[in-house]
Amino acid sequence: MSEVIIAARGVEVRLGGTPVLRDAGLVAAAGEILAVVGENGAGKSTLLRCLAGLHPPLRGRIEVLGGPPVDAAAFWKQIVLVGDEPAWYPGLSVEEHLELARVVHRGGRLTVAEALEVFELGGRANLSPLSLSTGQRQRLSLAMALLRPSRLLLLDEPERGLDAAFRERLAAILNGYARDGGTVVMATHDLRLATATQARLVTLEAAA
Ligand SMILES: Nc1ncnc2c1ncn2[C@@H]1O[C@H](COP(=O)(O)OP(=O)(O)OP(=O)(O)O)[C@@H](O)[C@H]1O
Repeated sequence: MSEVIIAARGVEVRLGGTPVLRDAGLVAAAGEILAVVGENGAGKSTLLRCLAGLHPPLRGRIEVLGGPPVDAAAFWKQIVLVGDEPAWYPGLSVEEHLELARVVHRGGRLTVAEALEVFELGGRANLSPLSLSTGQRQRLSLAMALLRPSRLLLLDEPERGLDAAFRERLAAILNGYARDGGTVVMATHDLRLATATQARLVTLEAAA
């Protein structure tokens, strides 16, 4: 049996007094891809934030990489969360953002040149991220996430803004990450992406 990377059960979250997650849970092993699905407001993003240690649940038990998730440097060395668009550094180009990620995270799964090629950003390398289209910026966010070493990817609607061809490429990229032993948990509305990655589905239902 592969190493258990996430074990979460009985997770309960209330936001502003309203129940958002009730008895939610999932288990993910090394090398697995999970797709968290459910209607708008079902609590997918909230569950990802709980797994990332950014939101402590009211009840329930969450273990990530053998311990409770904590918003701390050692934890973030192994885990990447791609959610809302990050704040881009003023004055730095696409290529420089990738270089920064590589330097800060010491080494990486991809070189900057490989990341530019895989994420089809070569022709945009010298532009500011703010000059990119929505889908190109999402590709840069994903490139920065996949370039650095990690054991767990938490992706909130990674398909956001991506065209159909790049969604296929993303499936191949995530399959490669999982083949290398990484674990992916993605909240998604794209069942084709879930199918193409042979993801195990975890369905959330709105708690309220
Ligand atoms: N600060 C808050 N106060 C009250 N309710 C909140 C707050 N933040 C989020 N919620 C509610 O929590 C619920 C879950 O939100 P969440 O973003 O986790 O859903 P989701 O499944 O990711 O939705 P989507 O598919 O639209 O991205 C929503 O009904 C939302 O309105």
